Amino acid sequence: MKVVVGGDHAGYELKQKVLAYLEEQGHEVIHVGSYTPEMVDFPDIAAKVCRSILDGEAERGIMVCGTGVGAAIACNKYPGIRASVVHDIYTAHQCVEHDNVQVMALGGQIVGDIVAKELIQLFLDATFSESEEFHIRVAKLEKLDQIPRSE
Ligand SMILES: O=C(CO)[C@H](O)[C@H](O)[C@H](O)COP(=O)(O)O
Repeated sequence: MKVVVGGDHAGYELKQKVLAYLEEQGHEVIHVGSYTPEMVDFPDIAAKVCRSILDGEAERGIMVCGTGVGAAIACNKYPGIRASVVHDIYTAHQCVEHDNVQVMALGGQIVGDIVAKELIQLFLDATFSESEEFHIRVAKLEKLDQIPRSE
C-alpha cells in the first residue's frame, strides 16, 4: 500500500521506527518529514500528509506527534480527510471499517514501537465496510466539509 508518513519533533523517534517497519512490510512509503529531531510545528507536516492523500499519491497516512491529538486536529481541517488518534486495537480497525479514516495519528509520547506496529498493521489491513449505514454517515461527514470557511 502507498502510505504517507510525517511527524514532528515529539514523534520523531517513533516515526523513524514506523518508517523502518513499513519498509520492512513492503509498503511504498512517502516520507514528508520532519527529517531531523529539531522542533517543527505539526500543522506544517499535517499539511503535507493531507496533500499527498488528496492528490492521490498515498492511500493512507500516518502522523506521529507527541500525543496524536494535534496531528488529528490539523488533518481533520482538510476537507476530504478523516483522521483519528489511534492508541487501541479496536479503534485501529474500526475507524477504517466504520468511518473510512485515511490518517491515523499516533502519539510518540503515549505508545511504544511494539504497540504502534500492531496498531499500524490493523489500520492498514482494514477496509471500509460495505454496510449502507456507514456510507450514509460518511456522506454526512463529507457534507460537513462543504461548510464554507474563511480560509
Ligand atoms: O502532541 C503534540 C500536539 O498534540 C505535539 O507533538 C507536541 O508534543 C506538543 O504540542 C508539545 O510541544 P513541545 O514543543 O514538544 O513542548
